[in-house]
Amino acid sequence: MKGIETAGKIIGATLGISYLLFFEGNEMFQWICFATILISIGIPHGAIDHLLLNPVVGRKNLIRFIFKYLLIIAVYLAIWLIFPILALAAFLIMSAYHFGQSHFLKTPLNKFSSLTYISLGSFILSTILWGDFNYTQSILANIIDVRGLPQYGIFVIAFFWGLSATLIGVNFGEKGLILVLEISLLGLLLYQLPLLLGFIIYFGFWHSLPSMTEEFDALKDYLENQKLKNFIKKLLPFTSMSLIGIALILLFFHQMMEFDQLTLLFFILVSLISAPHIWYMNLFLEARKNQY
Ligand SMILES: CC1=C(/C=C/C(C)=C/C=C/C(C)=C/C=O)C(C)(C)CCC1
Repeated sequence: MKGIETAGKIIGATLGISYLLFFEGNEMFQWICFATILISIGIPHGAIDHLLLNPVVGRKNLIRFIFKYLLIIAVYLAIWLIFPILALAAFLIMSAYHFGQSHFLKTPLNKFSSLTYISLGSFILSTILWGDFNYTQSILANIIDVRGLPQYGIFVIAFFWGLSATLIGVNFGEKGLILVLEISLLGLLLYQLPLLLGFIIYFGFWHSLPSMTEEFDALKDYLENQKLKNFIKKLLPFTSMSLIGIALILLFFHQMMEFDQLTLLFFILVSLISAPHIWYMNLFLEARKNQY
């Protein structure tokens, strides 16, 4: 499984570097990468949350699970509609935690784990968002005015880099140097890339693929022969429902909204399915941590 993760990271880095060297400004390149990675890895990695804690979930438990999942989505949607800035802040914080957490799947932290996740996730998110601040700002303009923030980017990034490097050092000592080097190079790359390309390369190859290999590992004993095929089969129902749901909603609004507004709507939809996913994934990963 480690091989797949490494291969994914090499593909991600190659796509990013190829963009900078040969495809700078090419919208087609960005959209093809975005759609392919989102459909093949991004959305599927969250499509078997119902099996993570209970791989042979029965009908009754599945219904209960779906009810809880939809309840979290409904409450969070209400927060987006009534307090959009609060909802955005919550989305950024929980995403930072969730992204940070996926860097320590095989090497659990013993000290300050939540702070390390949030710090590392904030470092990654800030390189993505500040790396293409004009675009970030135009998307967020629909809910908040962030025009005064560009000059703070470098301090925020440096702060979270320093904090993350320190916390990695506290946990792993010299052995943490490789990870610090990896996140530093990754941060540099993400900072150079356009917003959506940087986001999807990170999301696909540093977050979703490692999470998915962990999910496969947890389920493989329940997958009988042709494990990979059966695993993909399990990913399909909720992946297709999410993709079709997102596509229909964007299609419905596409004539009433500007492109930036549609992009924001896309991320709000992603946040709605992410909120319960982050919750269940955290329960799954914390339970697994004790096995290492
Ligand atoms: C890129 C981007 C944003 C942040 C997106 C985030 C934070 C996504 C998180 C996704 C998760 C956590 C998926 C779950 O697996 C904003 C600020 C909304 C708008 C500008 C573009």
